[in-house]
Amino acid sequence: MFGVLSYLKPYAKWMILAWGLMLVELAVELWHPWLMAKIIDDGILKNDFSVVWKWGGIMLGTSFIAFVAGIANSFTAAHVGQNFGFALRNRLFEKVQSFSFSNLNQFPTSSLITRMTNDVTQIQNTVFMSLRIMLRAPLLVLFGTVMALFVHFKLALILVFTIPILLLFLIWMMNKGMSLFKMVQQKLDQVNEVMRENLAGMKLIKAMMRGEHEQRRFIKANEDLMKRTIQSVQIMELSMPVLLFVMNIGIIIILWFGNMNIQIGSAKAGEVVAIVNYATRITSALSIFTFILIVFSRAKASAQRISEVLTVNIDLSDREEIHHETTIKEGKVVFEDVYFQYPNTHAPVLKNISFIAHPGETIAILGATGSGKSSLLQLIPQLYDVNKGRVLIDDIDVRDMNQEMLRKEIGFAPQEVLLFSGTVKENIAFGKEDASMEEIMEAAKHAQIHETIMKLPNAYDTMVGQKGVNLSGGQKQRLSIARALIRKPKILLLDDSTSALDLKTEAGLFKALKSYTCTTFIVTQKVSTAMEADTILLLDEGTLLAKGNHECLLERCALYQKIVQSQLGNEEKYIC
Ligand SMILES: Nc1ncnc2c1ncn2[C@@H]1O[C@H](COP(=O)(O)OP(=O)(O)OP(=O)(O)O)[C@@H](O)[C@H]1O
Repeated sequence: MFGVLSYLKPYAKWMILAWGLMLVELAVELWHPWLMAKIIDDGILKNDFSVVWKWGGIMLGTSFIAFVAGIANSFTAAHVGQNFGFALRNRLFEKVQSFSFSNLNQFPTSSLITRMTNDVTQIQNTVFMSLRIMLRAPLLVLFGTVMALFVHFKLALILVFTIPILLLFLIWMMNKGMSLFKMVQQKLDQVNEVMRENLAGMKLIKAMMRGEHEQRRFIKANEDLMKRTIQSVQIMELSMPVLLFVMNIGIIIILWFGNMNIQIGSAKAGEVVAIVNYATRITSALSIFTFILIVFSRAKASAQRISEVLTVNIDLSDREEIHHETTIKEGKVVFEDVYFQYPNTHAPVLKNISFIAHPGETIAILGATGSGKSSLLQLIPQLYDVNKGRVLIDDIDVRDMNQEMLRKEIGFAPQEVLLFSGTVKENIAFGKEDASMEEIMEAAKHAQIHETIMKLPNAYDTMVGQKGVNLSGGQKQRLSIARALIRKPKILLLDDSTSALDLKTEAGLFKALKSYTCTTFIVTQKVSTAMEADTILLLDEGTLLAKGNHECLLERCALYQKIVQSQLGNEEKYIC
């Protein structure tokens, strides 16, 4: 909780101002019952209206001061709360941006979204309340009791014995509430997760008629959330009746003893009224305190969840001691005896992989599904670290390179194409922020998508994504390739990016790629694609079964022969 609250430091002056204003309000509130006693005992009971006017006027004046201080306090608290939330959300987003893939695996996407939105809002509200009422309530309980003791010591002792009983009850409730609210946030994560999966997979769900199943899944998650929320709210709601019951008994005792003391002349009517007034104010402060505890319990659970994200160890950050500021010059890629295993898994998905890709060469990575093709590709931009061996670019270990420098020179078209909401132009320019229109069009032409774009309603200014046109799988793939090409990379990584392209388009793409002086890695399951490459890496269950060009593998590798035969038949032209 305190780690998260350190983001309040820049607003320390505002917070002090807010608390100062709150203290003005509190002082007035504590003074009023005492004034009331004076008006009753020295004014009303003695028929001295000048006393009533004097102290009544002071009460009115101080009420106005408290009113102004209250408004100023609200504005200041809102300023601090909103700015704190803004800073915390930004910091969380920045941290998530620096996450490695294994870091991302630790948190479900929906949970990260809940933490960045709902959890931050919970803490933001708590900050607002802490400046507005959180400190005020306990201070009112404390100083209200002290003032009551000053007014009439013996009668106020009843309050002194009642309040600790209530406080113990409230602390018990807070402990109980904490664990329940943590569970509520987890259930909220689950509802978000089901919702996210449902929206992302809507086409599949409709095509496979799984709507009812999804509905049931959502109802279940939603029901869990409702049950936990009811449980947590119920325990907190219990506080109010208990509080009022105990305090009302206390007030009755005060009135009873007060009456006895008035009869024997050891108390005045005004003093009894003042003590009852303090008791009522303390009860209302305690009830606010209960509400604060509810908010605080939720905020504490939220702060823990946010801290988990903020304190996570980024396992792929640049090494501090070595920083080669050099950029990739040639694009030579070497794998030296590489072993790689995903975090939290038990077996390596890549074993003993060694090869050299010379600058400008095209390397095809071929293999059955799950053989480790994408995993191999992801090691080049150091999206993951190897467990054993080395990945070298221009003879430098990627772990010794500045990640930004490394990735700046790599064009990557991932297997799952992601288009951002925006225009076609913006989506291509995502690969190079300051790209000119000529560069965008050139990349699109080379990626064989220019003509398709020109047929769209607003050509390059057509919106894509939810609010724009929907592109076909192949068109999306080509946009993604254009995005990778626009930065004229030294190393180009195409992860199954040509799977939806027809042979003619693919041939056009490969021809265009020849004008780029980059080392190109193409992950594919198609022999027709692989055979165009200078070198084919044939993967089988994470091991490099064979490497060489098409002719070489055809001659030496039985598995490759089988794949060729199954995909292309016995056509003479493929066999040397
Ligand atoms: N993030 C991950 N965490 C744990 N295991 C993973 C992860 N991604 C992939 N794997 C596992 O690693 C193995 C290799 O996966 P990879 O995606 O590299 O294969 P692939 O050859 O590219 O498959 P495909 O052709 O189907 O895309 C698979 O067994 C897969 O289950």
